[in-house]
Amino acid sequence: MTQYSRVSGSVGLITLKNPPVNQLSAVVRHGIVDTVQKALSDPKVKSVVICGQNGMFCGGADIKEFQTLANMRGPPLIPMIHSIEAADKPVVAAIEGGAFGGGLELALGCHYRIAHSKAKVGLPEVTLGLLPAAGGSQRLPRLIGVPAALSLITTGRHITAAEALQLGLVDQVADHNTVDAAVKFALSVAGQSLDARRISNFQCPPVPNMDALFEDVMQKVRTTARGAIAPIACVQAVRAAATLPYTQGMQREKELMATLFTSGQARALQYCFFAQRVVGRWSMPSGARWDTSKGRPIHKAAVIGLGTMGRGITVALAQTGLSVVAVETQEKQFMEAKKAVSNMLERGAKRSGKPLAHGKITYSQSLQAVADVDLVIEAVFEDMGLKKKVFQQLSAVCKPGTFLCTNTSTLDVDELASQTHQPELVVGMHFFAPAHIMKLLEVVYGPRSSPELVAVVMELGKKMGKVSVAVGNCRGFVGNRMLKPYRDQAYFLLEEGATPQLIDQALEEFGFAMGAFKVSDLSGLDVGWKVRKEEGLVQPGGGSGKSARIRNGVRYSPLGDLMCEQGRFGQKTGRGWYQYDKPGSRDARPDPWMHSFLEEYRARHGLVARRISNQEVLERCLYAMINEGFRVLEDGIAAGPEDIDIIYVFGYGWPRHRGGPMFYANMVGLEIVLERLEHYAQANPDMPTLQPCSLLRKLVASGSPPVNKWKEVIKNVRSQL
Ligand SMILES: CC(C)(COP(=O)(O)OP(=O)(O)OC[C@H]1O[C@@H](n2cnc3c(N)ncnc32)[C@H](O)[C@@H]1OP(=O)(O)O)[C@@H](O)C(=O)NCCC(=O)NCCSC(=O)/C=C/CCCCCCCCCCCCC(=O)O
Repeated sequence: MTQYSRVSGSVGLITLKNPPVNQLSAVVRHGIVDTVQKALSDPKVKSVVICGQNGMFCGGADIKEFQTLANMRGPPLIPMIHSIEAADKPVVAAIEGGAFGGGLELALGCHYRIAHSKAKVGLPEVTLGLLPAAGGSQRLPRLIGVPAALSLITTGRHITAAEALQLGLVDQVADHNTVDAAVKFALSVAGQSLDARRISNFQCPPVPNMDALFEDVMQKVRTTARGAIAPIACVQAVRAAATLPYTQGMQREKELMATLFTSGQARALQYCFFAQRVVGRWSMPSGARWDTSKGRPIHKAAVIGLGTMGRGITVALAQTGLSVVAVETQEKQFMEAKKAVSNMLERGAKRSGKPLAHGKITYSQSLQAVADVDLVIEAVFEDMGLKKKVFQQLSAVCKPGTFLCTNTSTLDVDELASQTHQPELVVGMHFFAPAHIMKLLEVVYGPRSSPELVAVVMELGKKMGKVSVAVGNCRGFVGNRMLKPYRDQAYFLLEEGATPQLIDQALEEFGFAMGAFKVSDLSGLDVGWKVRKEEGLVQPGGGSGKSARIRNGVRYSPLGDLMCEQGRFGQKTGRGWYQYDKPGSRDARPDPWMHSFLEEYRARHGLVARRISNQEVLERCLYAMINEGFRVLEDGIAAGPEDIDIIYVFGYGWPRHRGGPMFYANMVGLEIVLERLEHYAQANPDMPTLQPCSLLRKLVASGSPPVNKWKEVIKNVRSQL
């Protein structure tokens, strides 16, 4: 909807009204076309202001309309914006809240832009697998220059009004009522010539060494895009702006958009946009939900244990403005942590331009210091015995009603809850390292966890800038549980003839930030080794005979254990699945030692190496992971496929342009995933993780519905269990 009125005698005021973000749905575009026409034909109107209701200018095109071309009805954006630019009365955009994508393109078609000091602007189309194809890729470089436009368009980042003013993207910044300021401004420019205000008439400001600049940017974009096509199209579109007349540039923008618009990557990225919002609307198997469960305010929090994770969590909490009590009982670690936290806060303040959060932290070496806090996050070493002791102490020390959270990546949250007087006030908070940077937070509830606590922790996660996903309690929760079969398959493929670099290359070409073996070197092989030893899986020397590669009747690869026995713990020791210049170095190089190690291993176990294709790597690793994802859904550990996908995109380096593992399965075709799993399960009867999950079979039998319809099938499956 669009509302029109005449204000201050001669200003036509057009207000976009389309909650929640005044997105440019067909009805809004109709409204703009009609009201602009009305204002231009009214002789009493000398100038026009366009604004949005509820403190938001415009969130851009309606992304929901992009699902199919058939949805794209109503007046198209490009001619609508052209007619505004061509108007013979000045049109001023009054930007409150934000102007994004098509919203900013609309503002760029106006002759002047006035933004509120708290407003943000940006062209985030690239994050949706698109480019700013309503003239944005052609107008922005003409207005602010090629380098700045490339930076905004290829990253999609939102910038502040102050930065926009500095770039010349907006003409004025208002501290108070932006619409009033815009109306005043519109009155002042009424009747003035508009020749110099129509951006499409501008030449791009000249850039020295333009070819070199574009080559350089293209190179960088190709490296960071990890296979995403939209950033590359964005560079090509800006290049057209820099080298072609406007009309030809627009034609190029259109052609490039046509290649993106119906692509699988655009589908995947737009799915991620909505999935991220779906996971915020959490629910628990008990029926408790985000909209019916109320949290309570947290004023003071505590972190127990100031190792790597505890330090990051302390920083993340302090940056939200909370008072934090940071506790570490070991003297040496205590002193080191204080310094490290202070450095991290300083770096954070520099990065964000926000004030330092130092004063908000008090340090203590005694657990008694947490007696009056509202919420505790325990982050001691990943050891059940130790954590149990801490929880018993916390239960005795803390005031009644204190929320107790454990930062754990695999341990049983219910077992820890049972150590306390109020088990309903215990949840897991699975942070990812570095905890003050990584966006993902798994919030792990048990059958007794109170919805109030889940609401509190989900909200706290949001304040810390995390994407929080509520999940049930099981070994490894969602992320690490699904990672296990993926890693296992990578090990089995090594035994069968692959190399770490072959497997990693296939996964990186798929789009992962790092392959399975590089990740293992980064996080340290000794971490998993310790867990496997505790579980009684490790046999010194890898064991011998038939039992060496079987545990509890299931295929097991002792390769990781053998590596650890040789002191090859990964980056920290300078040797792992790869070799490094020195301990701590990150530059992974293939190690010829690995070749003889694997040959010897295969010979010892009577294995004959065969050629492994990239396709087999992807199918075995990814489908095993996806199959576990179906089990996670069947068990009710994740509320829906969106939760799994967001966990993988934000926590595990899954390429966003492939939408997450469950979305990817749907893109490949569930019947194909099922058929390939059946094939591999038949060839490897000792790998039960390859046996297709019954939910996958049910979905295929139900005609492979789209991801957003899976919940209905899942509900049926769960009710039959
Ligand atoms: C920053 C925000 C705007 C606000 O953030 P916040 O306050 O935190 O709120 P959210 O929770 O994010 O959102 C609130 C709800 O609003 C929904 N929402 C938000 N934005 C949109 C939107 N743009 N469309 C629809 N819905 C939107 C959101 O889902 C929430 O809903 P719910 O509560 O969960 O139900 C933040 O929301 C944000 O960042 N939004 C996205 C901004 C953005 O990315 N904008 C760009 C959109 S794309 C665009 O504008 C493109 C323009 C160019 C179009 C050119 C068209 C040409 C078509 C050519 C086709 C060629 C094909 C040829 C083929 C052939 O011919 O063969």
